[in-house]
Amino acid sequence: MALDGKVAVVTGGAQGLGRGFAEVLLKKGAKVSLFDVGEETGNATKGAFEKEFGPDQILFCVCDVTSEKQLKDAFQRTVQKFSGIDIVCNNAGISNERDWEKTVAINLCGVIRGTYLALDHMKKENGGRGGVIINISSMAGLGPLPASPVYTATKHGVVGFSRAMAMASDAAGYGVRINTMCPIYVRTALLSTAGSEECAGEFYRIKHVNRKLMEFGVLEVSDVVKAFDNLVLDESQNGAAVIVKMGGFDYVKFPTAEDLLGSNAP
Ligand SMILES: NC(=O)c1ccc[n+]([C@@H]2O[C@H](COP(=O)([O-])OP(=O)(O)OC[C@H]3O[C@@H](n4cnc5c(N)ncnc54)[C@H](O)[C@@H]3O)[C@@H](O)[C@H]2O)c1
Ligand SMILES: CCCCC[C@H](O)/C=C/C=C\C/C=C\C/C=C\CCCC(=O)O
Repeated sequence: MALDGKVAVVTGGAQGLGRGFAEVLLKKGAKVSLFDVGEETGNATKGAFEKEFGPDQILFCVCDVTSEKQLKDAFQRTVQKFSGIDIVCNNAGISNERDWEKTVAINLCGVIRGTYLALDHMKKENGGRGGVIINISSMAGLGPLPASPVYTATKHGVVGFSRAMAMASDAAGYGVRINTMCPIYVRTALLSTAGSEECAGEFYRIKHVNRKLMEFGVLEVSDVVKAFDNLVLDESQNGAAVIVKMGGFDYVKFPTAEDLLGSNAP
């Protein structure tokens, strides 16, 4: 997929990974709509991007992905400004075990809602152009992060939902690929606050377990952006989960029905 002239949405695009994804899309000629609850950071990012890429390439919508209305309105504003949508990255996420329902609402419900609304605009049966949706999970979507059980659940949920929706999209002929990214730790604001008592709640006391897992290494945003760019462009991938780790990225191999059911597999 060539990116020049394409229209992209990035949730949680004001900072961190989302900002990095938006920047690479803009560099390659796409128009980008940032959805973020952080008004000040979002406006600052929009201003910086306007300086570099010009005023017509970027839109910022103040939007909380837990609100159906705000998310619907933000998609509508994007379509009105740019005409259609080709790429959606559901990236907004938090790590808060104390307010675990908020973590579920943003990390899982926000991704589900963002995927359904994206499909409304992108699927061919509605007159859309097709395209690609990339949902941001984590390595905690593939294995357990003991001090963050609800975060782990939401990220496993993102992988399962995206894989099922990818098959549904293919079967229904939507023309939309749906893939997931699962990075190890990345140096962003989320990582620096996640282990705090405020966020980890009662699991604060066992945060040393997360520290141990940090021996996997800590990526820079640019490492994850490279894998994102590859996944957006690779039209052969649908239902894939990409693990991003020190030294590069790989496609995750999931067990087949035969692996799971043995001789009972159909
Ligand atoms: N940093 C890591 O180690 C790491 C590793 C793997 C996956 N991830 C995932 O990557 C994604 C981005 O995380 P990050 O590290 O860049 O974090 P970050 O905190 O730097 O950025 C997250 C952005 O999401 C926005 N946001 C939060 N709640 C929102 C809401 N309700 N509606 C809209 N926007 C909202 C924030 O305002 C912020 O701009 C998350 O889904 C996170 O779980 C992060
Ligand atoms: C909540 C902390 C901040 C965000 C974390 C983030 O999304 C990244 C996590 C990266 C790696 C750790 C995640 C899961 C561990 C997976 C497998 C561990 C297997 C343990 C073992 O059996 O050895």
